[in-house]
Amino acid sequence: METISMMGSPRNNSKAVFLPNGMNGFKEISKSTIGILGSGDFAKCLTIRLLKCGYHVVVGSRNPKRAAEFFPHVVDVTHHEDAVAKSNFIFVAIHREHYASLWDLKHLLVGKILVDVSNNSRMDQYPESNAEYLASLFPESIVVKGFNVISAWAMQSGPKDASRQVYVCSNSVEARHQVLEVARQLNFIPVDLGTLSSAREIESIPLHLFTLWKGPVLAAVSLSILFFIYSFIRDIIHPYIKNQQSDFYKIPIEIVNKTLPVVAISLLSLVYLAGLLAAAYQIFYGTKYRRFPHWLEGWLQCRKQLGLLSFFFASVHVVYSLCLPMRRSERYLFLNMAFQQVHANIENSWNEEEVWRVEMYISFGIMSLGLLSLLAVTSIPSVNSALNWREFSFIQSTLGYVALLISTFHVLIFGWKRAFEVECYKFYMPPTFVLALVLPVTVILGKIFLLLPCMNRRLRRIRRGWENSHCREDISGTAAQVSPERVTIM
Ligand SMILES: NC(=O)C1=CN([C@@H]2O[C@H](COP(=O)(O)OP(=O)(O)OC[C@H]3O[C@@H](n4cnc5c(N)ncnc54)[C@H](OP(=O)(O)O)[C@@H]3O)[C@@H](O)[C@H]2O)C=CC1
Ligand SMILES: [Cu+2]
Repeated sequence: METISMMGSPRNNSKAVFLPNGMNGFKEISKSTIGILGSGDFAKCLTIRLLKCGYHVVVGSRNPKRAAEFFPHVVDVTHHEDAVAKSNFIFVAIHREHYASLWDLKHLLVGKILVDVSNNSRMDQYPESNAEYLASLFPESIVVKGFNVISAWAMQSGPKDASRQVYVCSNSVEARHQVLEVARQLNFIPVDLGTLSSAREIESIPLHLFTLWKGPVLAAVSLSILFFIYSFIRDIIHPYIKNQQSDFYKIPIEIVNKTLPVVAISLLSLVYLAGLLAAAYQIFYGTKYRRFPHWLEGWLQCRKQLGLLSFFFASVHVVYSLCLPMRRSERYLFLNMAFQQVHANIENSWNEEEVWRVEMYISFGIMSLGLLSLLAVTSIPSVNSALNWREFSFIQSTLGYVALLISTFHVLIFGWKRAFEVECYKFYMPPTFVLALVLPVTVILGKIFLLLPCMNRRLRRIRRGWENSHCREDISGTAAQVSPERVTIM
């Protein structure tokens, strides 16, 4: 079966034999023939998948002779009328703009299932969804929306290494179930989205471009720029102006490596700050049946992305830190220091306090990276689904806070000595690590506040719906609201 290749494989090259793979269970469709209108990329790839899964396929084309060249020989490539007559289950694999050209087939399509797989090139391109448009053209057929989120490539390569969910909707429950079953047989994960009014939503899915990533990426980029400029001014420009000391060599590694952990810890704090704000909101209004403001809802929904970005920044910080001793500047500084020590006749420069500080600093750094990796791994859907709700919440919430606490110690230990060095400019430009601690310390204090017995009890009552449940009227769709209890970075 693996010899079947797609996208322009000429008919004669296809020596594969297509055998029904002994499918159990769903007899109705596996025995019948599936029709496909159109012979483009999607039609070809869909045909291959259907054949691999044991279906018989008939393809309808305006020019069957030419189209047949591109399909395996077992496929019946014929005229539209013929294809429609041979099948009760038809994929419409042509673009919406050409739907009207199927008008002549109207009488042949009565009572048949038409699966609309089409996509648009931009959001809100047409007043109604493509599926609803198709249904309006053929009111006596049963239109089902589905498979549009699967690219031709994913259809061909199989769901192993591509996205697996197929969203399906239709006004006919029966037809919907048949399409769900075909999706299942093709090894996809069907998701039933109800009536045809969901078609618009399904059609918008492939048009999203990193929707949930925009905010977190913007936050990460802004924080990076902010902290980079700050460290640059403070650690390079200021000494240069004040003492004519040229430290510009620090820009590529030291300043970057100062920015990375600050951004990582700030992003991790933002993950948990959203949950805290949601809790504060609920406590303030005394109910969970009240919608969060839009900005908070958006923030809650992109916590996984914030967490993953934090993990990314922390990992890059680790690589940078490991490479610090490789620098030439480091070697010169080391040699100079050794020389000065010899010059000053100091035999042993061991500083117990310094030693402990750095040992602790590195240890906390490794621990926080370990915990962040754990949070990132458990956010992978396949790992995530192997955990029950309590395990998931323990890792994402409890261990997440532990990770934040340990990273805070890591940053604090790194800078605590400098915190006591008093120089006048340090009052109006505190060291970068002090700014790095603003968000995590706020979050940790906020969490401690919520853990106070009186607050904790109040929040629990609210979340169980015991308090002010008369406010239920103003929820309208609270189910869609992200539970702030689910403090996740997945
Ligand atoms: N390609 C992809 O990755 C995906 C595509 N889709 C959807 O699948 C549908 C087909 O896409 P794709 O295969 O890529 O498109 P193609 O342009 O490759 O193929 C479209 C097919 O439609 C038929 N066609 C073209 N013009 C007309 C017309 N005027 N009247 C009737 N039939 C016509 C042609 O078949 P013939 O000449 O044999 O009649 C043509 O092969 C689209 O709605 C698309 O949005 C959905 C998900 C992914
Ligand atoms: Cu560090």
